[in-house]
Amino acid sequence: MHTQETAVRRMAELSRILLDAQHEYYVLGRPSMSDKEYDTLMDELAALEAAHPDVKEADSPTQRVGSDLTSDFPEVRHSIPVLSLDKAYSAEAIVSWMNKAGLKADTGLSFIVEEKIDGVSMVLYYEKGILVRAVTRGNGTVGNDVTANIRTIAAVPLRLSEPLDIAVRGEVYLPKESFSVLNKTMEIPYANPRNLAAGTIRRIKSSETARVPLTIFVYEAYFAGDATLYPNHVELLAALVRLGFRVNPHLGVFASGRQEAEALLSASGVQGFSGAFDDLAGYISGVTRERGNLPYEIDGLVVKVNDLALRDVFGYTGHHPRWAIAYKFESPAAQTVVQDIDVQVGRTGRITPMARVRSVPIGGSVVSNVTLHNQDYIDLLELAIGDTVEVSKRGDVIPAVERVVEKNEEGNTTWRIPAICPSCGSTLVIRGAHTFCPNASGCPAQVGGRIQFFVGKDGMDIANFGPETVTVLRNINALSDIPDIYTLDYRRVLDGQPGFGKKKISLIVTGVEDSRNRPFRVVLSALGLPDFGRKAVDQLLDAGSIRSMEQLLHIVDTHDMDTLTSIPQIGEKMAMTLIESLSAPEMRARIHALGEAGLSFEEEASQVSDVPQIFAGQTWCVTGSFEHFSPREKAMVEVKKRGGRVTSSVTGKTTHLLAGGGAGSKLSQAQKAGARIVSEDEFLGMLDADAKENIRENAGKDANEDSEIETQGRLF
Ligand SMILES: NC(=O)c1ccc[n+]([C@@H]2O[C@H](COP(=O)([O-])OP(=O)(O)OC[C@H]3O[C@@H](n4cnc5c(N)ncnc54)[C@H](O)[C@@H]3O)[C@@H](O)[C@H]2O)c1
Ligand SMILES: [Zn+2]
Repeated sequence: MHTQETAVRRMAELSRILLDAQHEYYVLGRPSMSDKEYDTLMDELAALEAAHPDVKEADSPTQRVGSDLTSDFPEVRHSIPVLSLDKAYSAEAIVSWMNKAGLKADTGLSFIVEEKIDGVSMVLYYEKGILVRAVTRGNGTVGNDVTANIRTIAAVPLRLSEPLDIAVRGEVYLPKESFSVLNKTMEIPYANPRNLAAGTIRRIKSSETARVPLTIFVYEAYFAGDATLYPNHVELLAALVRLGFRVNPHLGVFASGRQEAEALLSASGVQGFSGAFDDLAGYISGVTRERGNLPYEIDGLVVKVNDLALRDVFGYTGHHPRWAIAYKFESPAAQTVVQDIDVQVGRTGRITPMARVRSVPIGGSVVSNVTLHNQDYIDLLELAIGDTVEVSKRGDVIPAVERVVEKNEEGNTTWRIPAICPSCGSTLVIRGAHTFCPNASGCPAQVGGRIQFFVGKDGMDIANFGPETVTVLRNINALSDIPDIYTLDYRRVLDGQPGFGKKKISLIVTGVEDSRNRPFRVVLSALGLPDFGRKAVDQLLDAGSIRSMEQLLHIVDTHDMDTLTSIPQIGEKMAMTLIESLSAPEMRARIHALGEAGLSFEEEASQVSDVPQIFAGQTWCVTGSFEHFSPREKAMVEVKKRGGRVTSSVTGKTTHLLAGGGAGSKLSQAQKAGARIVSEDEFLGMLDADAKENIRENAGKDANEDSEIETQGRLF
């Protein structure tokens, strides 16, 4: 038992630790303790406060939602309290909460079950239908104004379909796939998508936020003046969809009978699962089981009273509404010991430090290797061999070392990447945040990795040419680079190799022969160019301005950044990486040899669009705002589909300027450059009749949105 004095001291200490932890978790996205530890300390504080109610501070962390406030952004008062959620850790606890809630309400009650998106809480304020402010949860009363950053999120409507005054709550998150891709490029990678999203929202430069493909699901709204506009949550969600918001379609509605629940759903027009109360436990276990397959992370489910008028009857605490409860999944994390750290040499020469940990089951699989990304990440963790660490694996995201729990006792200091390549002995070099082996052509690990990638599933997918075949061929010095695959006499070199019978060898030969017919885009992605995996190669070729290896290499040799960056999704950095990697002499030699081997270096006709190429040879620039093309990228797509090039600025090469409302300096530049100025109506006339119909139909509600945005400084 604590004396009053030690209790007061401990309570003050706990408050300070918890407030620091909140800053690290909510603001920096780099937690210093696990959620479990945080919750344990919070429970300890709550217990002390219960035992010493007279010294309990009114502003104790137990009484408020965790603060995400930072001095980097202005503070704004919320017009509604922005709270956290009460928590339960089992389906039984949820059912018993529902039963208790049922007692408080005598009418036929219904409940909503939503996914609890593991992202960053955000409130969007609209005035007369225009987004005026995006504010973090803050301490529930006051939040940080992060409007400029939130505006960069495509899924956040800047103007609603109706001129309403409304506050909308949602969760900003980063899809798992985007996280995996993006985190590789981070100077200091983050342990999970939530942390990366939290860090991104608080970037000082919005242009940096814009580079992260954040998105949002909204789930609550408060209409100024009229709180009884909608009878229940499903109707409210339906209204949010109509207004232009992104609402999570994974929704469950539960009522005393299944028909009743179904009726609620169908009246609203919202999609979802409907069930009787008895179906709830099954629903919860189903979602829990399947959550790894979702494209985003959820850390639980939220059960809410459906009837909006009833919510006021239930009321609120300073921390959470009494009409909702979160079912929190157990977070898939475990502690283990780092037994060793070594490095992998990738096919691009990039060095990735790997922690070899004592095998431990986490989230349904056994983890024994964990990536440590780069030296900065290791430095941030201050990680040494022998340390006890917490490893997490949320969703199907790769396992991550979250932090060091206990330092080793052997006196090992923070681990450092070695100075030389373990595969070839070259002195390693540092480029940006990563370390590389510079010996691209001679490093066995790089050559082997490149060949493995080329023949593998993400490359040419050559049947019967697995990693062992590559290893054997490398060991007998038969395979020194990719093109050898197409010149080798397999029957001769593999003859007598253990495990390679006549049948197997002839299957390899057939596999190699078949692969000669792979489409150009497969060949290009099999080369393993940095940043250009299958998806990026598709984007590169789908734009239509590049149809062959010859065209691509010409662009590379002339450093034609304009053509590359005018392709949607391809930014300056990617364009530069592409030019650099395709300029390397050994890459060129490889490409040349593959051409000699007869691989396909041209897009097939069937992959080229059948839209008449009426803009072929022309260079367009698009400026201003449009009635039928909003955002104006839609107009750019139409130009490209028809063979035209699109550039972001007017140059001597510009042949056409598509000028919409509010066109500025580009207009006079284009006139000077002698480019033809095309109005929106003229442009529509140029597009063929079918396409025009489509565009007119789809223009829909966001038609006039851009004029507003343009005047707010989004001109080029
Ligand atoms: N490790 C640390 O240092 C540290 C620090 C602070 C907080 N935490 C963790 O965070 C927890 C408390 O955090 P919290 O209050 O931000 O979040 P919470 O996990 O208690 O959940 C409440 C939040 O869920 C979100 N949410 C997602 N989908 C929703 C939906 N459909 N409907 C309603 N809300 C939805 C909302 O933003 C809401 O504010 C702690 O228990 C702890 O696990 C950890
Ligand atoms: Zn090397």
